[in-house]
Amino acid sequence: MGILEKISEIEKEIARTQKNKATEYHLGLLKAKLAKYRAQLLEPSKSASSKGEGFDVMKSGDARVALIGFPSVGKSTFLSLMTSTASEAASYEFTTLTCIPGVIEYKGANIQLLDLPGIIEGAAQGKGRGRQVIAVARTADVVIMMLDATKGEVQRSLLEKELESVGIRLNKHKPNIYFKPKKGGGISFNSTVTLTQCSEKLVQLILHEYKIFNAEVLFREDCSPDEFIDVIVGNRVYMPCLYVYNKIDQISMEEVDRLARKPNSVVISCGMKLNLDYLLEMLWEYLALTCIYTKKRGQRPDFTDAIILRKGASVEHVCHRIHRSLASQFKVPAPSTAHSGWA
Ligand SMILES: Nc1nc2c(ncn2[C@@H]2O[C@H](COP(=O)(O)OP(=O)(O)OP(=O)(O)O)[C@@H](O)[C@H]2O)c(=O)[nH]1
Ligand SMILES: [K+]
Ligand SMILES: [Mg+2]
Repeated sequence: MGILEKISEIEKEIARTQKNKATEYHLGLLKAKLAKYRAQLLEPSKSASSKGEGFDVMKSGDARVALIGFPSVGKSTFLSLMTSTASEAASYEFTTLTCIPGVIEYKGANIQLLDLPGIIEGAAQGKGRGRQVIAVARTADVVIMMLDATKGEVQRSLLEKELESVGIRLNKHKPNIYFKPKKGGGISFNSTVTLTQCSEKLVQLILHEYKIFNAEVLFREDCSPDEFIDVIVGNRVYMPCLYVYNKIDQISMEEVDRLARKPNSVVISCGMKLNLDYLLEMLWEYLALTCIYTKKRGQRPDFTDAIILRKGASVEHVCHRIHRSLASQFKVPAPSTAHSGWA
């Protein structure tokens, strides 16, 4: 039996045990056991069996959004509000121990929303269930970083650091640098713009550090050394992130106003259901999904049934979604990029 199963067994037993003088000892023992298993699950090392347990959620729908945040900021409360899935919420930390998926239906799209355990400083090194949480975050199309509006900004920078350290880049685009390792010929360096942060010399030094002695490098953008390193190392993920400050019912209007003005930020209260519509609008924008409505000749389009596409999708993608063989029946090949109005 896995740890999660053991936990759920004990929780069930506690629930069905009547609370009275006679069961006091038994309940106490169950609670102690429960605490022990929970601690084991949140412990990094030994319990190898709990490695990915509870995190293997299938991707489904048109896009995936992961809820990342410290414990007890309101992630589960949010999931239960926005989807038909109920995720347990409580005032103690690490209420949520696994990945819990729900679906937001918006503009005809199904957006998979993932509730996750809280993460804490050191998550990337495996503290709490940090590693598993971060692994799920990597698979998302957008991260919602949920923050407690009553706590300081430090939580935001700590979380950013955790995600940074495992190669997740938030609200940044992939550096526009062409980089191709070669078999020989040394390092050829070029740039199409004036560089203020990197030079040919620095690029060479960095490449040597990575034991690369033959490569073609072309900067098409004034990138920093860190950005160049990201390109060499590869496997970085560039992801939009929406900072969501929850529990604004607990702070002053001035404070709400200050937080709301921060870039990429939305203020909400799950408790009082404040500003949730606006958050959905923002989320939609960050997901950059497009609805395409099909219509029959001479008829009005059916606005209840959209084809949902990602930014940059081509006409061929649309055809494929209607029928697999449609694109090949075109007299002229379908244009490879979509009409500019789509993307
Ligand atoms: N005042 C206030 N409390 C809230 C709000 N949203 C959630 N809470 C409370 O915050 C506590 C934690 O909520 P959860 O949803 O369990 O938080 P979580 O982020 O899922 O926590 P973990 O699963 O432990 O990481 C609960 O007691 C909620 O009732 C809000 O908008 N305002
Ligand atoms: K909690
Ligand atoms: Mg939770």
